[in-house]
Amino acid sequence: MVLHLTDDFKANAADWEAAGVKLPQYDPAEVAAYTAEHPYWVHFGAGNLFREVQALIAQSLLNQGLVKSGVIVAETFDADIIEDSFKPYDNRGLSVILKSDGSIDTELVASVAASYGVKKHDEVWDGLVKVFTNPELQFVTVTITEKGYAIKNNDGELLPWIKPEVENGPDSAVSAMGAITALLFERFKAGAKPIAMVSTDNFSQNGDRFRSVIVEFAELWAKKGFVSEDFVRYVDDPEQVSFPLSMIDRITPNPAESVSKLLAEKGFGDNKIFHTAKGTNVAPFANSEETWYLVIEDSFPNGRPALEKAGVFLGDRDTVNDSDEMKVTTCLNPVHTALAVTGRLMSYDSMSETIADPTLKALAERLSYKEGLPVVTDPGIFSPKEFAEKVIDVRVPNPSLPDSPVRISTDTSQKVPIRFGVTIKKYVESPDHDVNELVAIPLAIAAWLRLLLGKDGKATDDNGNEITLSPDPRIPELQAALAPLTLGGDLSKADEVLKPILADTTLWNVDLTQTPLAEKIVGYFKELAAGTGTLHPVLNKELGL
Ligand SMILES: NC(=O)c1ccc[n+]([C@@H]2O[C@H](COP(=O)([O-])OP(=O)(O)OC[C@H]3O[C@@H](n4cnc5c(N)ncnc54)[C@H](O)[C@@H]3O)[C@@H](O)[C@H]2O)c1
Ligand SMILES: O=P(O)(O)OC[C@@H](O)[C@@H](O)[C@H](O)[C@H](O)CO
Repeated sequence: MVLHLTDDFKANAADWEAAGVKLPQYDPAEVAAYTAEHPYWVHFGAGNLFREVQALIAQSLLNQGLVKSGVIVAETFDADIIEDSFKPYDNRGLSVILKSDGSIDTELVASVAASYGVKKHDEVWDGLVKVFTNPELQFVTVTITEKGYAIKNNDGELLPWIKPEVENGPDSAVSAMGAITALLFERFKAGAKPIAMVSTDNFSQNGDRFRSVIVEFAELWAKKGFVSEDFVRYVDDPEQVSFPLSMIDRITPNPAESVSKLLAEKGFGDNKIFHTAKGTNVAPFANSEETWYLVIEDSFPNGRPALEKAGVFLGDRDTVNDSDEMKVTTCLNPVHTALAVTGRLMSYDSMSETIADPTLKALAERLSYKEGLPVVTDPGIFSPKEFAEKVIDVRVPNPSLPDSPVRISTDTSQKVPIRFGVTIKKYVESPDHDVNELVAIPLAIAAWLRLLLGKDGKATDDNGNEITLSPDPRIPELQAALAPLTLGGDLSKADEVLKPILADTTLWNVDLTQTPLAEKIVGYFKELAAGTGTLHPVLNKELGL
């Protein structure tokens, strides 16, 4: 028998259980009906992480009878995600957890009570307005990638798709930041009930940045007379609209063909992977690892369910900030980025291959243990050392996890300020640490710059083969800046060409040319760019292998 997500799973529970799938302990139709009148949670960004963290937390709360409503998901950037992978499956999904011992856990997730793909202000938008004007709505979570929060370019000008929204007011807003500000305006007009807006994207002080962008949007509209100053005060008042900090962690690769095949073999019919026109890879299933953490600053002015009973850590601001800095700037994401850029140079297909390479593993170990850990604050709820060891010894090497350097090196330019810049800044500012001690971080930066050599988004790997770089909004600009330098060509101008890039504080958080790192990076870059087959010798030499 072929199993489908839209099945009456209670009626054929035996078949689902025979396939080893854990089932919801509630009635999804009842939950959807109740949620329509009593929404408490909206999530923006219907990507893969949502299915493996937020939707599972919502399911756990429902299973335990702690709530009667489900989570509502909204998508502003890529409404096709909703049309392709939510609507046809009654918003249900299959969570596939690929454990490092090779075993697999599957769970049918039916906690998404409604889904909204926003394209314009039509009936879909009206549906979201109804949710946002409901006084019972307690909080919003967001996973829209780092670039989803940008409203201005590096020169401080409004982005081309944001400008018309600023000019035309809340009724025209469909970008993530514009739409969220407009929905908060609807809530304000409907009685200004409180709400928590929780960014669960991977960057330091995510809540603070989220607040500043929403407040800026509100101010821009206030200047043009679309909204009142009272609205600006509402979004800027943490007692009314809070923007808690958070740390989220679960390595969740794009849905993999291998997993789709495996599900088909197990008799699961809904295993199609969609590659949307906007480049999101989604499916009615998601694949992830066993380990996960969600830590949120406990600041929910309209209340919250017992999230801690579904595995969420709630803490004070410092605990959350320290947890996030530990993960995003030291123990996980910098290691990921260093392995991904060097892994792309080696054309490794999977992340487990990168860390199986002793040279790349040594780079990861030095980066995490020797360079990151000494400047990280212990959050108290995890041991940074144990966290780092688990990343390097268990999580990245997990051979079952179909994660790739291609995914992780997406948007590297948006990530390096956080993944490397924060640690660099700490070394620069600390009287107890010497920035000259850094080797792995400048090596990873030099490797990334070497990877970018090429044009039109193409590059050459360390074996001499042409590769297509992962999408990144700054690739055209960076490749153009690097154009005078070619792999194996004349590198005498490397210093002059790299200097403006290394001085760019939007990339590194600090002006690297004011530190000894610039010279180090230029030196490593020249060795790496001298030809093909350089990555291992250069890394081995610098890492003392
Ligand atoms: N996947 C993971 O392992 C993981 C783990 C921890 C945190 N995160 C965080 O979650 C984010 C999303 O990860 P994912 O696995 O869901 O990715 P995904 O590729 O599956 O989905 C990306 C989501 O972001 C939205 N998006 C992309 N660009 C946008 C833009 N410019 N404006 C607004 N929305 C935009 C997409 O529409 C989609 O909803 C990551 O960028 C990261 O910050 C991911
Ligand atoms: O999700 P991104 O694009 O910010 O970064 C890619 C990965 O490093 C990231 O998704 C990790 O898998 C994640 O941070 C693990 O919790």
